[in-house]
Amino acid sequence: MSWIDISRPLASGAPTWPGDTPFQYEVSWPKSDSGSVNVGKLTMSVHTGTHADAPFHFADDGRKMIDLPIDVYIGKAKVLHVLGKESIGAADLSNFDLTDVTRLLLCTGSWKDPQTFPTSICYLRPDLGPFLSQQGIRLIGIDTPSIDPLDSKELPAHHSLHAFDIHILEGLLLDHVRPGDYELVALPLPLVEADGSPVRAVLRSW
Ligand SMILES: N[C@@H](CC(=O)c1ccccc1NC=O)C(=O)O
Ligand SMILES: [Zn+2]
Ligand SMILES: [Zn+2]
Repeated sequence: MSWIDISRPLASGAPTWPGDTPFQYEVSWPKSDSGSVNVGKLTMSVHTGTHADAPFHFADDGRKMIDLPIDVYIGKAKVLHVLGKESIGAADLSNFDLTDVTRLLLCTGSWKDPQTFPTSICYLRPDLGPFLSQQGIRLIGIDTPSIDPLDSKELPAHHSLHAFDIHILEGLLLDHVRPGDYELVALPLPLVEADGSPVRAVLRSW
């Protein structure tokens, strides 16, 4: 199989933002009761695991998940490894050739233990909005639960990218992916009211 899964598994105990809704799947209507089928029920935060943010997450008048274009989440993407940094800004990416890159996935390696929510992560600096937009980038993906510091209330990176209409994927798994060019598929669900959505994110060599 040529597709590489870069999605975090969703199961009981999946790491969530402190205080946020725990992930739960249950068979709410078992075959023994319905007579024909098991029927499951999901309870989760849309910011658990590998997910897309909608602007409504950080702006009350922002677009919801269903309002976002789907073409952004499918197509050629470049994976970069930018390891060992406290944060990543324009200066950290200036040595990479981003010609013709519209989707950029950053492996920071800073979410060390996939079983637990991290206490500190590599975050993005807000000068990336104008810089990435200048390069023609429409989607940024990262292997951490947020592109901003975990204790940030202002969410400067979210707002900066949003100002340049750059879409956000978070919680990717990229440790097992070599840097290079890939085809990405990471479609959000058509959630009409939601501020985000889980995605199944996969890559194959370009
Ligand atoms: N900005 C993060 C999520 C986030 O900040 C968050 C998610 C769930 C519950 C609380 C959150 N932030 C609290 O300050 C994200 O984009 O996924
Ligand atoms: Zn999110
Ligand atoms: Zn986010």
